[in-house]
Amino acid sequence: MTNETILITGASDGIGAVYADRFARRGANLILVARRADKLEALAASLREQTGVRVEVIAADLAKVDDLARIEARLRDDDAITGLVNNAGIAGEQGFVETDPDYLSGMIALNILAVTRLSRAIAPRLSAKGAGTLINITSVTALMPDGFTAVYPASKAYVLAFTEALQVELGGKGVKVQAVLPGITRTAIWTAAQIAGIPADMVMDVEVMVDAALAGLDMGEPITIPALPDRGDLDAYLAARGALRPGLSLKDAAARYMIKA
Ligand SMILES: NC(=O)C1=CN([C@@H]2O[C@H](COP(=O)(O)OP(=O)(O)OC[C@H]3O[C@@H](n4cnc5c(N)ncnc54)[C@H](OP(=O)(O)O)[C@@H]3O)[C@@H](O)[C@H]2O)C=CC1
Ligand SMILES: N[C@@H](C=O)C(=O)O
Repeated sequence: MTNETILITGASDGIGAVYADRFARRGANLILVARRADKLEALAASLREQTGVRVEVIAADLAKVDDLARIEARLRDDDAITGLVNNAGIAGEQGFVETDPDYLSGMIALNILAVTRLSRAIAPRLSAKGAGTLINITSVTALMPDGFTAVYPASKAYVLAFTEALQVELGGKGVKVQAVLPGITRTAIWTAAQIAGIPADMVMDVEVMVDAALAGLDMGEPITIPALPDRGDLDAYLAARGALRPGLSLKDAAARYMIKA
C-alpha cells in the first residue's frame, strides 16, 4: 500500500494499536486518535522509527461533541486521508438495571454516534473518488444479543447493520467497506479476572485477530468473523435472513394473527 493515509480511532491500545502497526508495515501513513496522548505518542515514535511512515497523533475524546467535531472536520476536509478504522469502543456494562444510565449514554455516544458521524464525514470524499477503505469494528455479540449484556451488543448490532447498509451504498462506488466481528480478544477491555474466567480456547490474541481481519479485507470480505471456522455458516445465516424478505412487508397480516369471529 502506498499513498494511503489511514485514520484509526482507539489506536492507543489493543486492537487499534495493532491495526496501526499492521497498516504502517503496509506503508500507510497514519493518523492515530484516542484520549491518551502519551500512549499514542509512544506508539507513533516506535512506528516512525521502525517503518518510516508518517504518523500523526490527535488526542480526542470521541464521546464528546467538540472533540468528535474536530475529527469529523479532518476526515471531511483532508483529501490525503484514504481510509478510516472505526475501532474505539467501550464495553464494561453490568446488568441493565444496575448500570448508570450516564455510562450507557457514553457507550452509545462512542460505540454508535461517533462511528456514524466519522463515517458520514469521510464517506462523501471516498464515494466521489470511487476508492478508499472503511473498516468498522463490531463484535460477535452483534449476533447474540441474548448472550452478553444489553446495550453493548445492541450498539454492535447497530454497527453491523449500519456497515451492511453502507456496503450497498458505497461498495458499488468502489469503496471497500468491511465489518469485523471479533470474538473474545485478549485486550484491556477485559479485566485480568474476566479473562482468567474464560476458557483459554475461546480467547484470541489481538495480533491474530487483526491479521485475520486484514486477510479478510484483502479477500474483499464484507463481513469478517476471525474465529468462525466455516465461512459457509455465515453465508447460510445471511441466506436464511434474506429468505425472510418476501414475507416481511405485505398488505395482509399473517393468517395466524387473524381473529376468527
Ligand atoms: N477485546 C475484545 O474481546 C473485543 C473487542 N471488540 C471491539 O474492539 C474495539 C477495540 O477494543 P479493544 O482493543 O478490545 O479495547 P481496548 O480497551 O484495549 O482499547 C480501546 C481503545 O479505544 C480508545 N477509547 C476508549 N474510549 C474512547 C473515547 N471516549 N474516545 C476516544 N478513544 C477512546 C482507548 O484509548 P484511550 O483510553 O486512550 O482513549 C483504546 O485505544 C472496540 O470497539 C470493542 O468493542 C469487539 C469484540 C471483542
Ligand atoms: N468487547 C467484548 C466485550 O467486552 C466483546 O465484544 O466480546
